[in-house]
Amino acid sequence: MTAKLVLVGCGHMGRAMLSGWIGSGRIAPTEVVVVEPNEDLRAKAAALGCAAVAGTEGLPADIFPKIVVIAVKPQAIRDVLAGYARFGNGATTFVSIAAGTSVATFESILGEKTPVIRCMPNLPAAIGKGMMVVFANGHVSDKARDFVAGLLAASGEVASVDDERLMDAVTAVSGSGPGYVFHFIEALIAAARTAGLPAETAARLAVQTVYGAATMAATSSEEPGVLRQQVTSHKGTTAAGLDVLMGDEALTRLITETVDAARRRSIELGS
Ligand SMILES: NC(=O)C1=CN([C@@H]2O[C@H](COP(=O)(O)OP(=O)(O)OC[C@H]3O[C@@H](n4cnc5c(N)ncnc54)[C@H](OP(=O)(O)O)[C@@H]3O)[C@@H](O)[C@H]2O)C=CC1
Ligand SMILES: O=C(O)[C@@H]1CCC=N1
Repeated sequence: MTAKLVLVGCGHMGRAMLSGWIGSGRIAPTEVVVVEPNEDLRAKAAALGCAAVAGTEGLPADIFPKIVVIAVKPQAIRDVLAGYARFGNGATTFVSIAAGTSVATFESILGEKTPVIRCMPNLPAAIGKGMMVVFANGHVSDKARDFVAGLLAASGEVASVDDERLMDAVTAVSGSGPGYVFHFIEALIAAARTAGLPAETAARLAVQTVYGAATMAATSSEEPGVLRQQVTSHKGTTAAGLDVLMGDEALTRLITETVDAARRRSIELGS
């Protein structure tokens, strides 16, 4: 069978990436088979033009995929992987987006010569603005690495790390990061409401402010700290606000604790 890619799990992140791959034309939907127990999610995969089956028993007996992407929860990985062991130790490259789960776990279940790429994406991959960070084991061929890098580039920016242990920090920063930013937006909306703005205006101001500032930080040649200073008039309103956020390094300490908690959870999920 000619399927190039099997996507295992088509939930939030799996579907976000799948739509990017197909939308960019980097892979044809007819080259993808999705394995997903949830009927509604299978229907969404089918709407993209992919074959969708409920479990491994639905895969064609003669299928020999180039790539198997594992996009299930870390807690389910060990059980799920057993069903794909027949593709291990061979020409199929496994790509895992699961938090915490190490290459060694994949090798122990699929065979120690199995090509494995860990990738930590983030949710903005759904709109082509993701941050994907990869770590590959020594069995991944240059050809497979290039093919996967091309697929991932459809979802946003791609970076790599040489030390797998850094994937826990990556997960805590860019993998979980959109969650922190969404909460910051929620908090800014709540504060805007407290300051008297109507709900719709509060939401519009908060979202556009974060969007505009993030776009400026991404495109400006200036460091974020310099941009911050450009907003901050001497003895003005921003200075008054930043005294609260930056006093005693309040926000830096909170974000450092936040990232550390997520990093420690990533380590736990992998053990
Ligand atoms: N959400 C995010 O922003 C990010 C998530 N990740 C990683 O992506 C992975 C998936 O997370 P997320 O998409 O949020 O989770 P979801 O729960 O949304 O998606 C996982 C999907 O896998 C399905 N599934 C369960 N068992 C199997 C199986 N045996 N075969 C095929 N599919 C199965 C689940 O179905 P059911 O619900 O019926 O069990 C579910 O639809 C996780 O490992 C997470 O660490 C990484 C970066 C960011
Ligand atoms: O919350 C999680 O565990 C996953 C991994 C990174 C983002 N979501």
